[in-house]
Formats: sequence, structure tokens, C-alpha cells
Amino acid sequence: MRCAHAVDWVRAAEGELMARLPEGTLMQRAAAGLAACCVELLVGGRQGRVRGSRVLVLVGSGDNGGDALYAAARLARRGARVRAALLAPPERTHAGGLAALLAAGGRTTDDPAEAASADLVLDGIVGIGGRGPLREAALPWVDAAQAGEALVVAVDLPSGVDPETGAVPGRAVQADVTVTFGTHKPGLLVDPGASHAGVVRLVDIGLPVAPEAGDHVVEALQHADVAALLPEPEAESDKYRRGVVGIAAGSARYPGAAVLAVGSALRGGCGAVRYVGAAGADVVRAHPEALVGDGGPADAGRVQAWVVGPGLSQDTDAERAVTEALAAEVPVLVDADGLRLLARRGSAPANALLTPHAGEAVALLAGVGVTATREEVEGERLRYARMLARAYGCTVLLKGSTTVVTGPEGPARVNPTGTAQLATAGSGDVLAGLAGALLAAGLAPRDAGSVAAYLHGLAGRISSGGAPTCATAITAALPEAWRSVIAGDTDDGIPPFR
Ligand SMILES: NC(=O)C1=CN([C@@H]2O[C@H](COP(=O)(O)OP(=O)(O)OC[C@H]3O[C@@H](n4cnc5c(N)ncnc54)[C@H](OP(=O)(O)O)[C@@H]3O)[C@@H](O)[C@H]2O)[C@@H](O)CC1
Ligand SMILES: Nc1ncnc2c1ncn2[C@@H]1O[C@H](COP(=O)(O)OP(=O)(O)O)[C@@H](O)[C@H]1O
Ligand SMILES: [K+]
Repeated sequence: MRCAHAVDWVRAAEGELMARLPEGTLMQRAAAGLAACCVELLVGGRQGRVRGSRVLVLVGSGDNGGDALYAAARLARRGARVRAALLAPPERTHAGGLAALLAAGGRTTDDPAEAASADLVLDGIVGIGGRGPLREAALPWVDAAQAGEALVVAVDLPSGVDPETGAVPGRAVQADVTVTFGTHKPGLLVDPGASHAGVVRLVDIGLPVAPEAGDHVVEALQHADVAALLPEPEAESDKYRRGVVGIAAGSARYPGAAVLAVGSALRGGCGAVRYVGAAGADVVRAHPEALVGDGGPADAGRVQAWVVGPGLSQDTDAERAVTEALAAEVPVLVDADGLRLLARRGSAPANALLTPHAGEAVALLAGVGVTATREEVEGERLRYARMLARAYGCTVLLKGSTTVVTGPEGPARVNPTGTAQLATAGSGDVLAGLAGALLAAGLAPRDAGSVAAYLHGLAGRISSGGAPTCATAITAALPEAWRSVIAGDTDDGIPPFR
């Protein structure tokens, strides 16, 4: 599991550690890790070596600039041609770092063309002390760097990305690699910030960051975590013991949503799928193994979890389905039209899992008296997902480029496997059916939501392989995604990012 900690925690933990270590130790650890990563990138890059490579360092007013300068000094000592652009006045530039760079043969520069011709640009403009977008002085340098061929390496965080939220309020550095220190920062794991970070590398500087300590605010599951949560049939399992999921979805107008949700639920690890709604004939035709009933959730047999909402429309039958599913006293996943109906109530049972996209989140927020736009929700996903979880008193899975799953308390989970190829009609119905099956199999709402998002993202990648995919193909790829998780396919358990 990858964890991210809040900035205040990082500063406090660093403070405690620094009090026990000789002065400057942490910064030297950070700089050494950063330099090692740059060496690797330069050796693997177009020059094939460090000696003679052109490195430009963008240096802001704080310790982030200090890290960058000390790392650059290490590169200069190995023969790189290093130039430093000092963006803050001399009295606010890290003196020790600058002295080290100059002593190692580096020079300062005022010419942004240096950024355009560099092999590697280090962004040491601002780190966890950063607020707001890039400032004026940085823009010509960042523009030149991004237009050139250089690999852009962000120090701790891409400058312009909010460390706590991942919000990008204006211009920000677009990094190829981010080398972060001690722990991940929330803004590196959540879009839009995550999209600016490129590949994230973590340098251990000795902070006490074990997940078991529970000090983190954001976590991202990896293969091993998901494998440990997946339901598995036992010797004495039968279809009822494995859990039955009820699906109240689809309408005369949108029968496909029912077919898709049932299809993914059948691949979601529970024992049986019961369907109620107007699309029974289509569901049976597509999935003969589904148990199809007339009437609403109250008339269906026993289930261990409900999924209500995909393609349901908002008529009186739909309203009845939502009311009955919410009254069933089993975990209930509410999606799509179900969410619009739920917004009128302004609350949900504690064991509910709400799965809005940003537009539906806006409607849910309105239901509890909060006005926000879609863009605002997408700009600060952690904040709005948490706000919804608290207001409705249940677990919320906010869909989008970074899917966030959170309850009212505890760390938020962010999904690392997403791909924009998932943005295709019906893909949300697939997610709903899958998460519902996992709920019925006994996973808690937070686990069901985050495991479903993880598998859904992997299945999106597998079915796409770079080409457009569709909801049916994503469903078909779910078993392969599941197998890849239990096989621990990737070396360190992290699927490749974007
Ligand atoms: N503590 C430790 O032990 C360790 C810390 N480490 C490193 O230190 C980093 C944190 O350093 P830090 O606290 O000095 O803050 P930092 O991010 O450099 O910002 C400095 C100043 O920039 C300014 N500023 C704000 N926003 C801005 C913007 N958008 N654009 C431009 N400028 C902006 C603002 O000052 P202002 O100009 O607003 O007065 C702010 O005070 C951390 O990320 C890690 O790299 C590692 O070495 C490990 C050990
Ligand atoms: N840009 C994106 N990057 C990653 N995943 C995305 C992106 N856009 C949408 N998705 C995912 O695709 C799915 C779309 O769901 P939804 O909006 O409910 O679509 P539909 O209603 O058509 O089924 C969600 O799982 C969402 O997280
Ligand atoms: K930075």
C-alpha cells in the first residue's frame, strides 16, 4: 500500500527526526536520493551518461531549492554541466546548497535558453511550502523547459500542484518524474496533481511512515493489498454462502445498463445475481445465469447487497426501487439515477456505497445545501468526496480520472489503475455491478468500492491495450484483471501509471 501524509504531519515528523540527527542530515538524504535518480535517468537518456550532460536547476526560495542545489552539486561532481536559475533574491536562496553547487563547478544563469537545451531540468521551485500557481518569475524557465527535450524532474512535488489536495489552480510544472521524500504527498496521488507528477519515486529519509501507524490521510492499494481482499470460494462454499447480489437497474429506455451491471456482477466473486426491473427479458437473453424476478427489491428473495440505480430513470417505479433497496437493511450501492433520487432525501444508511461521477456529486451536494460546480469537484476530489461521505453518513466512491473512495473518517483511498479509456458509455454500470458483487461477498463498502475500482481500471487497460475499448469489453477483461492481481503480475505490485 502506498500512503500519503498531510504536510503538517510531514513537518512534525521531520522536526522530531532532525532533533535526533546531525544538522542537515535529512536534506542530504533527500539530495542523495534525488541525485541517484537523476543519474539513472541521465544514463538511460539520450546522452547515455552523466559526464557532459546538461542539467538546469530551477531554484526557489526554500528548502525545496536546497534539495535541488545539493543534488545538482552531486551531479556536477560527476561531470555534468550544471546551471542554476535563482528565482528568489540571493538572501532567500539556500546558501549552503548554492555554495555546494558553485564549489562543485556549477554556475548560475539568467538565460532561459539553458532550459530549452538541457538534458534534465530539476524543478526545485517550491515543495510542501507551495501555495497557488507558479509565479511570474518561473514562467519563462518552465515554458522553455517544457518546450525543449529535457526530462523534467520535480523535487518532492511538481511546483504549482497543491501538496494537500492535488488541485492545480493555475500554471504548474508538468514533470516526467517526481522524486518525493519520506512519504507521498496527497497531491501526488490525486488528479489533477497526479497527472502533473509523471512517474513518482519515493526516497526514504527515515520518516516513520508504516501504514499500520495509521498516520496517513490518503492510501493507494497495490496488487498485494487487493489480492488479500478478493473473495475466494472455500471447500464448503455454495452459491448462497458466497453471497447473492440484487440488481435493480435498467428501464424500458435503458435496458443496456441492466445487462452491463448484471454482466460484471456475475464476474465479481459472489454466488448469484438476482435482477429486478423492466429489462428482465434482455438480462436473461444476455446472461442466462441471472435470476430474474418481477416487481421491486422488496419482492425479490434474500440478497446480501443491493445495487440500485444504473439506467433506472427517475419515474415512480425507480423511486420505489430506491426506497425498497434502502430499506432492505443490507449494504446498498446507489448509482446514477438512484443518486439523483437519493439527493432528494439528503441522507443514506451507514452501510451504503454511493458511486457518483462529478456531475452526480454536484446533485448530491445540492441535496445537502452545498453549491459546487462540476469543475470544483474535479479540482478538489478528496475534499468533496469527504464532504459527501460526512453529509450522507456513508461511504462515497467519487468516479473520474482519479477515483476516490472514502468514508466519513479514516484515510481516503485513491485508485491508481484508472485510465481515460474507461471514459466510455456504460463503464460506470460495469463498476456498479462489480462493486455490488463484492459487497454481497462480504467486503465492507470501502473495500468493495476500492477493489472494484482497481479491477475495473486494470480491465480497462487490458481490454484497451491503447485502442478504444467499450463497457462489454471491459467486463470481458475482468477475469484477466482478477488473475493478474492474484498472480502478483507486476514486480513491485504497482501497475504502470498512465
Ligand atoms: N523540512 C525538512 O527537514 C526537509 C524538507 N525537505 C524539502 O524542503 C521542502 C520544504 O521546504 P520549505 O518549507 O522551505 O518550503 P518550500 O516548498 O521550499 O517553499 C519555500 C517558499 O516558497 C514560497 N512559495 C510558496 N508558493 C510558491 C509558489 N507557488 N511559487 C513560488 N514560490 C512559492 C513561499 O514563500 P513566500 O514567497 O510566499 O514568502 C514558501 O515559504 C520540501 O518540499 C522538501 O523538498 C527535504 O529536504 C527533506 C527534509
Ligand atoms: N478520464 C478518466 N480517467 C479514468 N477513468 C475515467 C475517466 N473518465 C471516466 N472514468 C471512469 O469511467 C467510468 C465512467 O462511469 P460513468 O460516468 O458512470 O459512465 P456511464 O454512466 O456511462 O456508465 C467510471 O468508473 C470513471 O471513474
Ligand atoms: K518542486
